[in-house]
Amino acid sequence: TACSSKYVLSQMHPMWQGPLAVPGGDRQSPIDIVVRKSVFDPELKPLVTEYNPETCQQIWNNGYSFLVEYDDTTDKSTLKGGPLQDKFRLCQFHFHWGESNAWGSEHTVDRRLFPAELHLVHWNSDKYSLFEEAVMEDNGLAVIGVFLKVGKRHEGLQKLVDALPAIRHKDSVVEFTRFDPACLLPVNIDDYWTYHGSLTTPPLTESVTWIVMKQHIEVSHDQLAVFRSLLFTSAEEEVQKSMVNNFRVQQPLRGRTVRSSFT
Ligand SMILES: COc1ccc(C[C@H]2SC(=O)NC2=O)c(OC)c1
Ligand SMILES: [Zn+2]
Repeated sequence: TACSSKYVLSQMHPMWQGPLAVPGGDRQSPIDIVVRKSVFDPELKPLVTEYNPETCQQIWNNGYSFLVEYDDTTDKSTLKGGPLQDKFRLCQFHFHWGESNAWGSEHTVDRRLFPAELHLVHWNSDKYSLFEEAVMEDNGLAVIGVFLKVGKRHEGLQKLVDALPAIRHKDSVVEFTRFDPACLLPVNIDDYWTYHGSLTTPPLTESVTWIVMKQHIEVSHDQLAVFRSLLFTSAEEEVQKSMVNNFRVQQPLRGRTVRSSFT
C-alpha cells in the first residue's frame, strides 16, 4: 500500500538523526515527555480504535524497520476520538528497538528509555484521499506510540515474531494476514500524552499528531532478540548489518505543549 512509501534511508550512521535543519523544523519528533510539564486537557476524549484483522496484508523489511501493512483503500481499520477531530485510517505499524534492553525507544518519559517502541500509523481519510497527500499536511497523520518493556512473553506478538526469519533481509516481504493490531495495545488506552510532531525518519515532515500511551506492553527477552536478528542489509550485500538502534534521538521541544488525557 502507499503508506509503506518506498522512502530511501541512509541507515549507515543516519546523518539525519540529529536536529536536522528541516524547513521550519520547530515540531520535530521524537521528544522527551517531561511528565510534570505536561498539561491535563479535560477536553481530550477516549481513543476509539476499530481495527479489522481482515485488512492485514503483508509484513516486510524496508531496510530500517519491519512494517505490517494494512489495506487502507477503505475505512475498515480506523482510529478516531482522543485529540483527533477526524477519522484516520490504519495503514501500517512498525517498531524501533536497541541492540540492548537498555535503550531503543524514540520517545522518552522523564528521560527514561524503553527497550523498544511500537508505532501504529494512521492517515486522515476525512480530509485526504491518499496517504501521500496526508503525509504532507499538518493534520495528515496520527501515530500511536506504545512503549515495550522486557517481561512476560506477549502471546499476540508471537505470530509476528514467527514471521520475522522469512524477512531477515532488506526488501524481503511475506504475506501476513488476519492480525489484529489491537492485541498490541496496552489494557488502558485512555491514559496518553499527545503533541504535534513529525515523522521520525526522512522526509521528517511535520504532519503527525502523536498519541503516546502511558501504559507499556510487555514482551519477552527472546521475542525482542528475534527483532535484533533482522538485517539492515539486502541478501546481495557482502557485509551484513544487524537491524538494531533504528531510532532517532530526541528533538528540541521548541515551546510545544504536551497535553495529557489524565491527571
Ligand atoms: C513518507 O512517509 C513516511 C516516511 C517514513 C515513515 C516512518 C517513520 S514515521 C514514524 O513514526 N516512524 C518512522 O519510522 C512513515 O511512517 C508514517 C511515513
Ligand atoms: Zn516509527
